[in-house]
Amino acid sequence: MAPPELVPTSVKTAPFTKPATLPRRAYVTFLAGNGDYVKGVVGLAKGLRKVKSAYPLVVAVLPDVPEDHRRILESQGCIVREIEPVYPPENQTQFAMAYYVINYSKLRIWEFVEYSKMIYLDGDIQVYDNIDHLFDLAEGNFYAVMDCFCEKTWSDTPQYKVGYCQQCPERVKWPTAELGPPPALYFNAGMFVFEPNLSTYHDLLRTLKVTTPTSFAEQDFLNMYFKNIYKPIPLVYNLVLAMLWRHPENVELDKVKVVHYCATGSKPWRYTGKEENMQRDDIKMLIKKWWDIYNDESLDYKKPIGSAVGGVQAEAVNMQPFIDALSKAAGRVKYVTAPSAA
Ligand SMILES: O=c1ccn([C@@H]2O[C@H](COP(=O)(O)OP(=O)(O)O)[C@@H](O)[C@H]2O)c(=O)[nH]1
Ligand SMILES: OC[C@H]1O[C@H](O[C@@H]2[C@@H](O)[C@H](O)[C@@H](O)[C@H](O)[C@@H]2O)[C@H](O)[C@@H](O)[C@H]1O
Ligand SMILES: [Mn+2]
Repeated sequence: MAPPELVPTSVKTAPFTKPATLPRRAYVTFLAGNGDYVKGVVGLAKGLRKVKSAYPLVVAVLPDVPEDHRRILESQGCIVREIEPVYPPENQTQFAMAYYVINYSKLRIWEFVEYSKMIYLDGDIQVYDNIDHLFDLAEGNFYAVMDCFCEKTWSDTPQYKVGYCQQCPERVKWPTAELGPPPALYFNAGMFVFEPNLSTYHDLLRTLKVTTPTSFAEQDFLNMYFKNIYKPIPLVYNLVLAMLWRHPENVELDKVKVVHYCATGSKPWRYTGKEENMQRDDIKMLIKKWWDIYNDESLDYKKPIGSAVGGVQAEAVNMQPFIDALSKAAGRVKYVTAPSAA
């Protein structure tokens, strides 16, 4: 659990009281390709509904997301917005994962200025407790949870080579004599609270053009760009699964609100249990927890009667009993039909 001084004072604990007209806020995620990440986004949409979030989920989709996947997301109450890809400058970088190159496209969400504040969530994240209160965090900052440097995916970095991790800075001290000051606090870019803003958006793209890509792609870039306004928030808002075996002393699993299925082999919709750490009881429990929501039909979106697009969900009245009664009486009732056009 992050030390109290890291918890922003403005994180309200009072129950969220819904104002008459909701301020322009939304959750946003990112979807690329025609593969199975769409399942992650459907799960996320249902999870946010289960915790009764007051705000919609916007899905920024790349052009390669097929129509049928977009329809599925709209049928789950998502607001689907197509974005153009963003590519890093020509480079010889070995990304930690080759597909990370498409993750720069996340930067497009700074253009969604119809919203005053947004919470970005990766498609491989699930929300198990309401986190709407994060929208009340003070303006002008960038909020996210600190990452961990201990997984093999970090093996090319100086932190990993000296065995340093910001999650336990006392275990192996940063060798300032040899390497200078320790790295700035570094966040995981699978979840963050931000304010869309056109000048920030254009500056992000301008800066990207002159920034050499590094192994964690847009995550490294966002950490560099927002370094001066980054404010860490507690780990309960983005449990990077590796924390369970790398820093169990920092994790109180029953208090975790948001789980990030980013460890190798932990994407629930692809889970086989074969990879390292995937046979742990806590991992199996979290995988089941994800599937319980994904398979729960009561969490499917029920389009409010008369509404055109996804929004705050109203329980649609179940018309079946009326239709059954009407069909029973059908024999005695002559339906009034509209006069034929002819
Ligand atoms: O083929 C892909 C790969 C990634 N993503 C999106 O990009 C995010 C970041 O990728 P990922 O979560 O796999 O990275 P990790 O957090 O595991 O490093 C995903 O959560 C998805 O929202 C996607 O839609 N399709
Ligand atoms: O494109 C870079 C990605 O970098 C991050 O994932 C990493 C990071 O969490 C490491 O710390 C873990 O070791 C690793 O497993 C995991 O994939 C973000 O979650 C993702 O949204 C995206 O920004
Ligand atoms: Mn992720």
